[in-house]
Amino acid sequence: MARYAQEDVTAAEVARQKALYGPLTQSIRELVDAAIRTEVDDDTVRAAQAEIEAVTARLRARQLEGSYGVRFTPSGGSRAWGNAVVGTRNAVAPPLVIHHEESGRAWSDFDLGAAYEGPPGLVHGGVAALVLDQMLGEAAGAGGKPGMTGTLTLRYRRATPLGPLRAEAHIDRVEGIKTYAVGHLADAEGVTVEAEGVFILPRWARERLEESGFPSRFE
Ligand SMILES: CCCCCCCC/C=C\CCCCCCCC(=O)SCCNC(=O)CCNC(=O)[C@H](O)C(C)(C)COP(=O)(O)OP(=O)(O)OC[C@H]1O[C@@H](n2cnc3c(N)ncnc32)[C@H](O)[C@@H]1OP(=O)(O)O
Repeated sequence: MARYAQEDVTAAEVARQKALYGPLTQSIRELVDAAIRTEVDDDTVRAAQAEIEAVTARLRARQLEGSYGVRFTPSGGSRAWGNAVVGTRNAVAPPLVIHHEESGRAWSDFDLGAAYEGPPGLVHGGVAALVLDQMLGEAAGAGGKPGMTGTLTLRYRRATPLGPLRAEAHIDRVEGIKTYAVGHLADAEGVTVEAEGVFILPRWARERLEESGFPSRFE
């Protein structure tokens, strides 16, 4: 089963893989968008399907047994390349490039296209929750106290349009193993969704991190 794993990999190898898989993932994102919006004729759709299935079979020739997991590198970074929000190798992820400050502030500028639609032309409420869960979680982690989402509360103040968006989060307060974070999603006109959440370092992680220290840098 995929887990948190320590991986013996050089920074150059991480960079090589990022240069290889990043563009592959971006091509798949474009495929998803093209499939939603294409208006070509039926035969072209069927031919495209056959080509896509052939490509999928090629990639499946050698696979991981489960999901990607989170891999820590010797330099103290971590790779969450399968992550649904930030994963370098996950075409479902928009992806968000999240910037962190040690104070526990995190922010990201990103673009959500047709694949993230809920109401017409608007971001799906669950996608807004997905993004804000990650943002608040990363703010908690950047402040040195990572955790699993215990409770996440959202207030959808007004509809979020598809297109360029910004998400921000920061730590509100820390109470022992619980970090309370707040944040929002915004378009050019201002805040659309507000969020607050509590992130709790699970018991198993408390024991493990006490021994090894926690890597907060992402590669
Ligand atoms: C995490 C490991 C760190 C490794 C490194 C990470 C690298 C990346 C770093 C950074 C980026 C992170 C980005 C992530 C963003 C996305 C996050 C997600 O989507 S997470 C998936 C969705 N969430 C779940 O699936 C949780 C499922 N629930 C649980 O696992 C447990 O219930 C959990 C962890 C919440 C608590 O587990 P317990 O084993 O520690 O439980 P007990 O000891 O009973 O509780 C501890 C304290 O927490 C309180 N507590 C528990 N749940 C609470 C809640 N919902 N609200 C408030 N307090 C709660 C309890 O009352 C207790 O408090 P008292 O010590 O008595 O004061």
